[in-house]
Amino acid sequence: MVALPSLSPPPPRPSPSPATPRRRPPPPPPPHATPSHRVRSRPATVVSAASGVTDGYHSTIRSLNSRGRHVPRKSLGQNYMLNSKVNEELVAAAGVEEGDVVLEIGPGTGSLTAALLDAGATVFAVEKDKHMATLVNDRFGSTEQLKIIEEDITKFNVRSHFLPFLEEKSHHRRKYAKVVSNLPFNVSTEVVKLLLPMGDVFSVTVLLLQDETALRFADASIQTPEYRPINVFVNFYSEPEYKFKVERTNFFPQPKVDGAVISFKLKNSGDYPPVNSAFNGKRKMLRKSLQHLCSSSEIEAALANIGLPVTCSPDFLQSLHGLQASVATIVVMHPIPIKKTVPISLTITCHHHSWAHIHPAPGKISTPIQLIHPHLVHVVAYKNPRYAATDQSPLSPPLRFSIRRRRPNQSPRGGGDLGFPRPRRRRLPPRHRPLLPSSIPGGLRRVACPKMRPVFCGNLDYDARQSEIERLFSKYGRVERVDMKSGFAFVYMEDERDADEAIHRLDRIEFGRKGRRLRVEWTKEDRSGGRRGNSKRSPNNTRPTKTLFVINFDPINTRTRDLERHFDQYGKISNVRIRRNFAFVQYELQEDATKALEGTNGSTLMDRVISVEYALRDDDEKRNGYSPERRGRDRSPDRRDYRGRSASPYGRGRERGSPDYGRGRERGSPDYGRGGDRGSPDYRRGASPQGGNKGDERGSPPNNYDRERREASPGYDRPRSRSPARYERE
Ligand SMILES: C[S@@+](CC[C@H](N)C(=O)[O-])C[C@H]1O[C@@H](n2cnc3c(N)ncnc32)[C@H](O)[C@@H]1O
Repeated sequence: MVALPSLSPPPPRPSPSPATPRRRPPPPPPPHATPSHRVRSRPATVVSAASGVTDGYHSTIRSLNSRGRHVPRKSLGQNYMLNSKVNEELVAAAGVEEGDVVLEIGPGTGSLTAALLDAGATVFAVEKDKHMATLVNDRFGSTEQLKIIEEDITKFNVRSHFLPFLEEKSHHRRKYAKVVSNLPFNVSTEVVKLLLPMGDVFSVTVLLLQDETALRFADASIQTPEYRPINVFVNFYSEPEYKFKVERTNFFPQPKVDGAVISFKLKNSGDYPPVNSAFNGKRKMLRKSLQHLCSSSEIEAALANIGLPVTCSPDFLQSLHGLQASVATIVVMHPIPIKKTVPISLTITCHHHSWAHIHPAPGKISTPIQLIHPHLVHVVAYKNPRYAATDQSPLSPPLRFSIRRRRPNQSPRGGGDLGFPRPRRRRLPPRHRPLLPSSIPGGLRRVACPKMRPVFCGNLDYDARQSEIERLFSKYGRVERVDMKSGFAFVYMEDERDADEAIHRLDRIEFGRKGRRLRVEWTKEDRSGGRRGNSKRSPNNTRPTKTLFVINFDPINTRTRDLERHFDQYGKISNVRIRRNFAFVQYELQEDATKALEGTNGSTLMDRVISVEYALRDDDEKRNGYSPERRGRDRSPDRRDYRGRSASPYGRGRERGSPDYGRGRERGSPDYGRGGDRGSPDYRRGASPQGGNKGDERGSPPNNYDRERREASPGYDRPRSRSPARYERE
C-alpha cells in the first residue's frame, strides 16, 4: 500500500467551476524553455518539481483521498500530475482557446481537465478507472462543458462517439478538435496509432508521454537504429514536435522515468503506405510480402525497373548502399504526385552532405519510394488509390534513379522546399552510417554489386577461424565476406568507412590464442579482377617447371602424404615439401607438373581451395639434391631451414608488414585473385623480396612469395637451430 502524504491545506486557488469557465490566456512558455525541435536534439526545457498553484500537489492528494483511492494503480499508469504549471503548458502547447473542443484521455483527478476548462474549452474525457471517472464527475458536476465517458481509450471508437459531440459543440460548423492528455505511459503507442490518422477530426494532439517515447516519436530524421515503422507512421500522419521534458518529480506517485510533452500537428494524410508490410519478414522476398498490394509479377516488374533482383528481400536491400532513408522519409511524408508531363527532379537530403536526386520517369509512378529500413528505400509496387483514377499504372514504366553527390561548395539546403530538417552532422554507429552516393557510381542499378576493396588481416593464428574474424570485424560494420587464408584473411566490408574504422581499431591489436598482433590494412591491389571461374588459369608470367608451388592448404592438418595423394594422379612425384603454409610438389616430368597444375589449381584439399603455380625454379636446377630417396629425410630439414632462413614467405622483418597486393610491379605482388581462395599468386619475376623475415610472421604476404620462389633452393635445406619436430606432421 502506498502511503499518501497527509493532507495539507487546500490549494490556494480552487479549480474553476465548469459551469463558468474562465478564459485565461495560455501561459507563455516557461522562461527556461528553448524552442523545441523536430529533430533528435533533446530540448533543454525541464519543468521543475511541483510548484503550481491550481490543482497542484495538495488538491491531487485531496482528490485521491476523497474517493478513498489511496493506491494509484500502476497498471493504469496512474501517475498524477502534481504541478499545475505543467498542465497549463500542456494546454498552451495545444493552443487551446475559448470554444475549442478537446478530447482528454485519462482525466484522473481532473487537474488537466480543470486547466482545459479554465482555458475555455469543452472537454470530452475518456477515463478507464471508474473511480476516477466518478471523481471527475463529482468534481465538475454536470455541465455542458464536460462529458466524461468511462471507457478504455484503446477500445473506444473515438470517431463514432466523439464526432457527434464535436458536431454539437461546434454548432455543426466544420471545426477541428484537439487532443490534450497526460497519458498513462503504457498506452502511448496505441493512442498515437489511434489518433494520428484522425487528421480529419483533430488538428493537434498534445500528449505527455514518457520522455524516451516522446523523443523517439519526435525524431523525424532516421539516422538512428531506433528508426522504426512507427516513425514512418508518425511522420506520415503528423509533424511531431518535442516540446519539453517533465521531470518525474512532478508526478505522484513518482515514476521511474521522466516524462515529456510532445505535440503532433496532424496532417490529414491519405492512405498509409504499406511500410509495415515491407518491414515485416526481413528475409521474405518483397514480391511475396507485398502480395496483398499487387501481384508478384507487378512487384517483380517494379523491382526490375530499378535494377533490383526480383527476389530481393528487405534484408537484401539492407545490404545495398546508396539511397538514404531520408529520401524515403520525405517521400512518405510528402508523397510525390507525378503528373503526366511534369518530370520530377527532386533534391532530397541524404545524411550529412550526401544528396540524392531522383528523376522518376514522368507520369508513371505515384509514390515511387518507400522506406523499409532506416537505411533503405526501395520502390515498391503498390497502387495508391489516390492515383487509381488516372491511367498511370505505377508499375509499367521504367523508373530511373540517379544519385549524385552534391558538390562540396553547394551548401545543403536541409531539405529546403520539402521542409526536411537540415541534417545534422553526427557520427553514426558504423552500420548506420550512410555511404556516399559517390561510392555507387551510376546509381542504384550498380549498387547491387558494389566493388569492394578487401581489408587485409594478417598475422593470424593458422587455425584462426573465419567466424572469429567475421565477428571481430563486424563490430565495425557489416562484413560481406571473409576469405580465409593460411595465417591471413581478406575481409570484405560493406561500407568502406567501416572498413577504415576496423583498420584503425584493429591494426596491431593482440588477437587469437597466442595473442598475435594483427596486421590490418587495406589491400593494396584491387582483388576484384579475377573470379573463381578464372582461377584455374595458369599464371602467364611463369615458365613451366617440374615443381609446383602450392598455397592455401590447411597448414595445420595437411601432411606431406595428403599432398602426395592429391597430386600423384597426374604423374610421378619426385618430391613434396611442406613449409609452414606453402609447399612444393616436384614431378619427374614437366608435362606431369603442367597437368597437375591444371588439375589442381583451385581444387579443394581438405576443405581448402588451394592455389597452385609453377615454382620459379626446379629444385634440381638449384642443385639441392632432392630426390625421391631423400624425401623422408628432407621434410624436416626443409622446414627447419625455412624457419631459419626464410621464416615466412610473406615477409621478413617487416612485422607482418603490409600486404602489397601489387603495388604495381615493384614488389612482386601476388594477385590473390578474386575470392582469394583460388587466386594464384602473381609472383612477378624480379620482384624484390622484403628483407628481414621474422620467424613466424605472416603479416605481409605478397612480396615474399618471390623470395620463396627464388629460394626453392638447396639453401633451404640446411638444418637450422629450430627443432624440426615442431613442424613435423607425419
Ligand atoms: C497519468 S494519469 C493522468 C491523470 C491526470 N490526467 C493527471 O494529469 O493527473 C493517467 C490516467 O489515465 C487513466 N487511464 C489509464 N489507462 C486508460 C485507458 N486505457 N483509457 C482511458 N484512461 C486510462 C488512468 O486511470 C489515469 O487516470
